[in-house]
This record gives sequence, C-alpha cells and structure tokens, in this order.
Amino acid sequence: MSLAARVRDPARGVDLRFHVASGETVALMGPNGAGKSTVLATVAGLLRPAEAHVRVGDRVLAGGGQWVPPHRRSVALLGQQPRLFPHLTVRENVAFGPRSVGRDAGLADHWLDPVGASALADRRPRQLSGGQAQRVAIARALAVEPDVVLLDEPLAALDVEAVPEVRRVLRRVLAGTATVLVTHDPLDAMTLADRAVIVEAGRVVHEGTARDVLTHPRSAFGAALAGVNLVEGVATGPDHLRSADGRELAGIPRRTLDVGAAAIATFAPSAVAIHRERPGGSPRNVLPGVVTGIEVRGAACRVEISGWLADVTTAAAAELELEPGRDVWMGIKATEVRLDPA
Ligand SMILES: Nc1ncnc2c1ncn2[C@@H]1O[C@H](COP(=O)(O)OP(=O)(O)OP(=O)(O)O)[C@@H](O)[C@H]1O
Repeated sequence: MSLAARVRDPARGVDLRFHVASGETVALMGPNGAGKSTVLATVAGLLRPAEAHVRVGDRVLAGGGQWVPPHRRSVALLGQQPRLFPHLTVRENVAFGPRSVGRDAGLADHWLDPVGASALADRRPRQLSGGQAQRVAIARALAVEPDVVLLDEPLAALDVEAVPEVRRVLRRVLAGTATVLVTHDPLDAMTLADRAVIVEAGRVVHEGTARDVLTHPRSAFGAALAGVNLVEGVATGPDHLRSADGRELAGIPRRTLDVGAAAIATFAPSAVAIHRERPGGSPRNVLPGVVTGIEVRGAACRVEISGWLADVTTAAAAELELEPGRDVWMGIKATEVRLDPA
C-alpha cells in the first residue's frame, strides 16, 4: 500500500509533502525541530495540523473534510521505547492488537518467530533486555498487519550491542510494507531505506536514494550527515572487511564480526589522506584509486576517489594536482574505520 502525505502547520513552520511507494521504506532525516515528528504524528492521526492530506492506497485518512481516528487508520507507530504492556506476557502483548480487532490471536506466534522472540513468549517485559523488548514491540506493531509502519528512531535508545540485531530484524520484517523511518543515523538510512528525504525547517530540501542523498548532499544538514563513507562488504577477519568491489579495509569492530558475514565499514572523509605515490609508514589501509570528482568549498575540498570521499584543504588539492582521472593512493587509519555487522 502506498502513502501520500501533505502536511502544513504554520504554527510549527511545517509545509511539506512526500510519498512512500507500496512496499518502500523512506528515511525521513533532518535536524532537531525540522518537523519529522509533526509529520509522523499527522500520518498516525495523533495531530491535526492546519492542513493535512493523508492517503493510504485509495483510502483518504485526512483531508477533504475527512479525519479518520488513529485506531482506524491501519498505521502502526513505533518509537524509541518499546512501551510493552508490563502485566502481559510477550505472547499476550503481540496478540493484543489482532485480538482487539477481532482477528485470530494465534497470529502472535507467527510474528514472534521473524523477530527472534519465540523463546521469550512466556516472559514479562521486565524480564527482557532492551533489544529483546524492542524486537517484541516490532512484532506487536506488525501483528495487526498495518498498511503503513512509522518508526521514530527505533534504534536510538538501544545499547550499542543490541543495535545490529534489531536492525537486521527490521530489514527482514519491513520488506513489503510502506514504512517511514525517522533516523539520525546514516547507517540506518543506507541499510534500511530505499530512499531518503531530508527535511529542514519544515521543508523537504532533498530526496533521492539514500546513497545519493548522503554522498551528494544539498543542504548543511545533508553535508553533516554525509560526513561518512559507508562501504558494504563481507567480514574477512574479526576486524577486516572486503568490499563488494574487492577492496580490503581494516578497522575497529563495534562488535566482533563473524567471518563470512555481511558487514559495513564507516569512516569520515577526513580520515582519508591522499598521496600521489604509494605511502610508506603504517596506515594499515593503503588503497589505490582514481579521482572521479572534486568539489571546492572555500578553503576545504571534497574529493571523490573511486567512490569514496576524502576531505583535504584546497591548498593540498592544488599541491597534489588533483583532477578527475588522476591516479592517487588513499591512506586510511584503521583506528578511524568503524566496522559493524550489516
Ligand atoms: N506541541 C507543540 N506545539 C507547538 N509547536 C511545537 C510542538 N511540538 C513541536 N513544535 C515545533 O514544531 C516544529 C517541528 O517540531 P518536530 O518535533 O516535528 O521536529 P522534529 O524534526 O521531530 O525534531 P526532533 O529531531 O528534535 O524530534 C519545531 O519548531 C517545534 O518547536
């Protein structure tokens, strides 16, 4: 089911429209106060701004005199906190939604499996870790088979160790459902979203594939977000990754990597030193590349080298005679490369 939303609220300085195609996940990103929560609350039916048009498939949820109440929207909203019912077991929590709309409560067990919570079915929420509780909350949100899922920073409150597993669960269960994901983390946008929409001061300033929006930012916020290189690949050692195009990177794993499993490396463009000749010394990552783009921003210069970004001073770029097509070497300190399970 697709989602189309137009939200205008002069009191909050919000005036934007966006859409999510059927089965698509869109990352909604922007600085604090940009209007992301206003959009989610409007789609969920928790907020009634001056003007709202919300359509899911053929159903008008808001606009043209219509205002469908939240519980009749078939829109699930999940935030940072799982907010499970403390007095119910995990199974009862997940069964609550289907039961309240007269569906088979036995569906609960069906949803515990994909979030890896089958073994937790008889526990109470207080007996769960933060990551487990959030996985159960995901199952509870999906058990009513909503047309649209809204996720408001679902990984932000989790311990670092719990994040990869919950991210994997989200990737698995969201496929096929129109989803809006509010996140500040480029890694989430890249790994979970088909598209990213950047909102600043209540307006959409950029939208496109997550990779494009983050590698070719058009706003200050996008540029700050994009201060990251993100390389997908496979772990070739506990602290090594081989990218899809065969480049090896050593880094610092946030959690031990399983050899052979999918992994992601992230590093700032400022961590990349550019050389004309192969550098000696000890940076553990020394890789050849070709300059494919140069963007001068005053005294700073962002250089694209075989798909990766490097920041150098404009003076250094001139001294290195950087230009598209030039063969160079990149030195990237392993201590500045973060490795995560994908
Ligand atoms: N209850 C409210 N009444 C009036 N204005 C509000 C209210 N809540 C938020 N605002 C204002 O609306 C604008 C958009 O806020 P919103 O919470 O949607 O931003 P956000 O992008 O979700 O930010 P954050 O990342 O901090 O959650 C801000 O200027 C904010 O100050």
